[in-house]
Order: sequence, then C-alpha cells, then structure tokens
Amino acid sequence: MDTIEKLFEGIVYGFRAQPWNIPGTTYHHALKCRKKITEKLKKELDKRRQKKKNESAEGETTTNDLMDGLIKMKDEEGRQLSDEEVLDNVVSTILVGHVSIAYAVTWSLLFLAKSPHVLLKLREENNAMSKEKNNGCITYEDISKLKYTNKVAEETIRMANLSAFVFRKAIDDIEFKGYIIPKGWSVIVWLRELHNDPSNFEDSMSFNPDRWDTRPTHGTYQPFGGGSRSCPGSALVRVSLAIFLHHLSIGYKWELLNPGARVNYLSHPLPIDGLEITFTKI
Ligand code: HEM
Repeated sequence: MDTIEKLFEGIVYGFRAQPWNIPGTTYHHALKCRKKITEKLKKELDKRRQKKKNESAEGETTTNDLMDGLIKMKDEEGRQLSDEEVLDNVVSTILVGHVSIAYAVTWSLLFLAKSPHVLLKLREENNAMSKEKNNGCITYEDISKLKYTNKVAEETIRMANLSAFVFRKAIDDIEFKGYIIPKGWSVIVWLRELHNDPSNFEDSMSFNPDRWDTRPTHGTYQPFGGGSRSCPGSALVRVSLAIFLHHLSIGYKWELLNPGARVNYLSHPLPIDGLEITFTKI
C-alpha cells in the first residue's frame, strides 16, 4: 500500500505540471509512476482474468470491487472493456477520488477554525440532530435536513477551489469581449477567478455559508466543471463533507498550529504545513 500511495502521489503532482517529458521534471516522474502503477495493476488483472476462467464452470467470481465490476461490464452489444480500458479506469478513479475529498475536508477544518461564529452554528445544528438520533448514526435522509451543514460544505467547496481551472477546446471561431478565439484553440476556464470575483460573490474572500440562501447567477459557480464532462463525484464530495462536518462538530475541538501558514497551490491548493492541528475530544 505504501508503494502504491507513493506512486499515486507522484501522478497527482504531475497533474498540473508543465508537460515536459524530460528526466528530472515533475511530469516525467508522473509518467514513470503511471507506468509502474499500471504494471502492478496489470498483474492483478491477469490474476483476476485467470481466476475467472478457472471459476467459469462454477459461476461468478466472489470479489466485487471496482476492477471486477469493470471486467464484468458489457455494453448493449455485449462488448467488454479491453485490459487497457479496465486499467485506465481503475487508475483514473483512484486518482480523482484519492486526495480530492481529503483536501476538501482539510480546508473545512481551516475555514471553521478561523470562523468561530460559523462553527458555533454548525455545532448547534448537529448537536440537535445527534440528540434527535439518540447519538446514533445519521442517514442519507438526515443529511438533507442539515441545512446549515450543507451550506458550510458548499462554502468550503467554493472557497477551497480545489480545481482551479479546466481545459476546453474551441470547436468554432468564437468572439469574446472583442477577441476572436479561433477554432481548435485550447482554452483555460479559470474557475477560481469566477468564484473569487466579488461581482459574482459579494465579499467573496470571506467564509460565509449564509450566502447559499440564494443561488448564484448561472455560470458563475462551477467547482465541478460543466457540461458532459463535469465531475461525476460531486454528490459524493458533498455527502462526504456533510458527514464529516457532522461528526467533527459534535465530537471535537481543534486548533491550528500555524494559522498563518502559506498555501502551496500545485498540484492542488493546500497549506504548506499540511494543516498541522491539535484535536481535543469534547
Ligand atoms: C472536492 C472534490 C472534487 C472536485 C473539486 C472535483 C472537480 C472536478 C472537475 C473541475 C472536473 C473537470 C470537469 C470538466 O472538465 O468540466 C472533474 C472531473 C472528474 N472528476 Fe472530480 N472533483 C472532485 C472529486 C471527485 C471524486 C471524489 C471523484 C470520484 C470518486 C471524481 C471523479 C471525477 C472524474 C471521473 C472526472 C472526469 C470526468 C470526465 O472527464 O468525463 N471527482 N472533477
């Protein structure tokens, strides 16, 4: 697991690096990590395929994880994924799910530590819910009742700007503010700028969950991208954050060790100290 963790970390660093495939660059290292991880997963895939062959007389294989799901998947015409497609899907799913939610959670800890009045309201709402549930676990339905908690989660997603930009290609000549973007050009959509622009979000740099009482203007909020390639993990991110905020606010107090720590923006924004913190159980 440690080796796999290291390899994924290498790929994540190469995510937003300049694509210079020269020894010594972050991008080159990421490609090497990608190759190694694919080799490791290929061995596992071969084992699974062999196992499936051996067991075909007895029926289905017993494991039921992502790789098995991809191996079994068939389209309408009964076509299955090639080895390369299975491996690409395993790598990209782990990659996008690997650090993203952890980073969002990290930012929620930081924003809340710096906004005690928000934390107070969050704690109030979640203590009330916990009492209602007799200290039991919350369910998916309960999460939608945690109105303030959901607003804190959304404001965290806005302020954290974990995906600062997405790439697109102009499929036609486009005129924008007097400039022509020729067909075929690559375009960066700078999401962070949209979310930090005070004309889109009043007092945009302050952590204010109540701003979510009204919906943002169309097109001004795209933390998960847009269109057919938008993030399929967005609901999972929101639910995970809400569950985390519930348990955190009712169970713990915490203090930042370096409240003024600078932020490292690549490959994803994160305080330079990794957010060193002390926790106390309430
Ligand atoms: C806070 C966490 C996350 C943020 C901010 C985020 C943001 C994004 C953005 C901006 C894109 C590009 C969308 C576009 O080009 O329009 C994307 C793509 C994607 N995300 Fe996420 N994401 C997060 C978490 C996750 C998680 C947890 C998963 C899955 C477990 C996931 C799966 C994916 C996949 C598979 C794509 C590629 C979609 C495609 O190209 O069709 N993401 N994400």
